[in-house]
Amino acid sequence: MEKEALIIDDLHHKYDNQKISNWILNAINLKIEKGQLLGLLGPSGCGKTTLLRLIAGFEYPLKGKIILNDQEISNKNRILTPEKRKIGMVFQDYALFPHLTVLENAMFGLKDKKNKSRVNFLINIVGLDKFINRYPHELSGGQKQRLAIARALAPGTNFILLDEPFCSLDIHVKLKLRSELPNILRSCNASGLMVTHDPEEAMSICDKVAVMNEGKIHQVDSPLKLLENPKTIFVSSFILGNNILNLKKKENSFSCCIGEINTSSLEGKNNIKFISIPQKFISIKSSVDGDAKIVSKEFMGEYFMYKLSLKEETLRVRTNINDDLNVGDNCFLSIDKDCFCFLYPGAHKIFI
Ligand SMILES: Nc1ncnc2c1ncn2[C@@H]1O[C@H](COP(=O)(O)OP(=O)(O)OP(=O)(O)O)[C@@H](O)[C@H]1O
Repeated sequence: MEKEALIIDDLHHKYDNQKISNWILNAINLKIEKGQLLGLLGPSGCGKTTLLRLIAGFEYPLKGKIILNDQEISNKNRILTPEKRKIGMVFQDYALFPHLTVLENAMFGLKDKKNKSRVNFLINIVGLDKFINRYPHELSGGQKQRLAIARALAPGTNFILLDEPFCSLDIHVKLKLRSELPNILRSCNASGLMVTHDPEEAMSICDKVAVMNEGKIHQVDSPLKLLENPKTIFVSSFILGNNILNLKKKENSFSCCIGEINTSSLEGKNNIKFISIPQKFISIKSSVDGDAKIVSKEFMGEYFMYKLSLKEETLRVRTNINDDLNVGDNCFLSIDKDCFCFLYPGAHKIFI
């Protein structure tokens, strides 16, 4: 028996009516270990929902295969229809049956309606045991989503797909429910794949995160490894919000718009083109002579986030709330000492 719940192998997809030659999904390879939650993270239109639809069986790949619990369920010859896949689905709009009670909704997918023990177990786990006779319109948003999760797992399913499950919830409910999700899955030995476009959401609860853009997977790693080694410029900017700046080689040193980059670890490397600097490692000093200009400013509660222009490049910098500058102000920027940056291509981590 494999340790993986789901294996996606060289998956390619294009919609039939698609005139452009580009693949919507291009050579996707993914593995989800049993008991793990994988976050599928990427911007709008990158192909997340399409991949979910292929796993669920609503679409079939033009090339490649999908294996669930050691059984090949999809390839270009189709194989299994959605209802035979034993995959639970959780959507952002809950998709509950309005005319059924909590208990009836949770029991919906059960073949043997007499075998209520797993349903009762799940209703307890998601905290709805006091509400079994209520109808969906009598539940809060968070309770509805808890019910949708219980219903997805009730028929003995040990793999669920979650499509932006916390999107419609207010921030407090969202934070509570998302911290509960890994425990709910663990308590029923289930694995899952959760689609999100929110890096914080994926990084905070998933065992691993797959970062996707334009139909391709850029990196699959634990949240910590993504932070420590973002392998592509896209991962560095989209996931971590780092500043990506042009890098020029001058004899034996490198420089970007902020100044010289002091590193000896890259001697002999000529192909490095970009530096990725975390927002928090750039300092701002207000000065009328400054070569950088503040373009916009956002108050983020614990810090200010500034967008700045400097020598035709745009940067994002966060400062503590005592450094209160205004849009239009000039300033100097510097890279903090003892910080780390990444150089691309190659994802070289350097300490400054
Ligand atoms: N039925 C379809 N026919 C043709 N093209 C489609 C179809 N569904 C999606 N697409 C296209 O496929 C690409 C990927 O769409 P998909 O819905 O998978 O993206 P997504 O990452 O889930 O985006 P979002 O986060 O906005 O939901 C998009 O360019 C979209 O326009």
